[in-house]
Amino acid sequence: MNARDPRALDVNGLTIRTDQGRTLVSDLSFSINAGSRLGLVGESGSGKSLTALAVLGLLPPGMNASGSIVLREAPDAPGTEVIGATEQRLTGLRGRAATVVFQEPLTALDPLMRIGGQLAEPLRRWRGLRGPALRRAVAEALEQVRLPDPDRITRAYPHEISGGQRQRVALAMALACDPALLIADEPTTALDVTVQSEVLALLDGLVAQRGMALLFVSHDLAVVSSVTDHVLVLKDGAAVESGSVDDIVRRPQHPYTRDLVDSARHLESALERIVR
Ligand SMILES: Nc1ncnc2c1ncn2[C@@H]1O[C@H](COP(=O)(O)OP(=O)(O)OP(=O)(O)O)[C@@H](O)[C@H]1O
Repeated sequence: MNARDPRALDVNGLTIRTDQGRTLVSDLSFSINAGSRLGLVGESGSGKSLTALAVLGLLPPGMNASGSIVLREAPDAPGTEVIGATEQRLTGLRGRAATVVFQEPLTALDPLMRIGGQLAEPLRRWRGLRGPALRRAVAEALEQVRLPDPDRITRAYPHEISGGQRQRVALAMALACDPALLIADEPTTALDVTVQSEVLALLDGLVAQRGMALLFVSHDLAVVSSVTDHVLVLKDGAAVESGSVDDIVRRPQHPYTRDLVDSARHLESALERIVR
């Protein structure tokens, strides 16, 4: 029997370097409890995506991670160290312990395969479903992300549905294995503003309903604040500040965080002007 540990993710002293010795992420530490939500925020190039990829053991070739990243499928499951894990071990972890939704859902979808077939894949692999039970689970997965006309979507190819619908399909695929941790890397940045808020509300509701941990990556503090309860601010690959959303937004300590807060406010007031 393992001791219960509430942390779905524990990152300690994470450092990411290129093979040429350039440090891209430096000595980063954070943890996310089961059912909690952390926003990773910073401007372009601050190291958010690399951090997210490192958590899944998906760093691009030519980069290596040091420090420690421990994923835990459930509070009473043993933690697994990602850094240095074999590809076989990582394949077992991805999906169940953590999954990811990227900015561009086309990266997650096969252009030559119908949506239904793609969605069936994780359900078959992780939940062992076949035949009518599998078809039912595909329809339920689409209903859960509130896609209208699931019959049409099941038969469609990715290019035949809208960007917002593709992102909902990508979310359904990520959730199919019932992960302990969902990583969302700029999941709504490519969508227009109305669709963006619909997908954010959907993500928010599904994470709450399933008690999942969420690591939400974005350059936009306004978006991060709408779905997370804690924020870690990254600059040039290092943490500059962390705290509750309330503290970060109302009482930012670091000048860089203040700039992020200001630009989020500018964005909000600009949007309000456009809506009026
Ligand atoms: N494959 C790569 N090879 C070399 N350097 C890279 C690679 N990917 C990212 N970098 C560098 O690592 C740093 C962090 O990149 P990262 O993509 O994590 O930033 P980010 O905060 O997610 O920004 P964005 O929102 O623009 O994706 C940047 O300086 C970037 O140029």
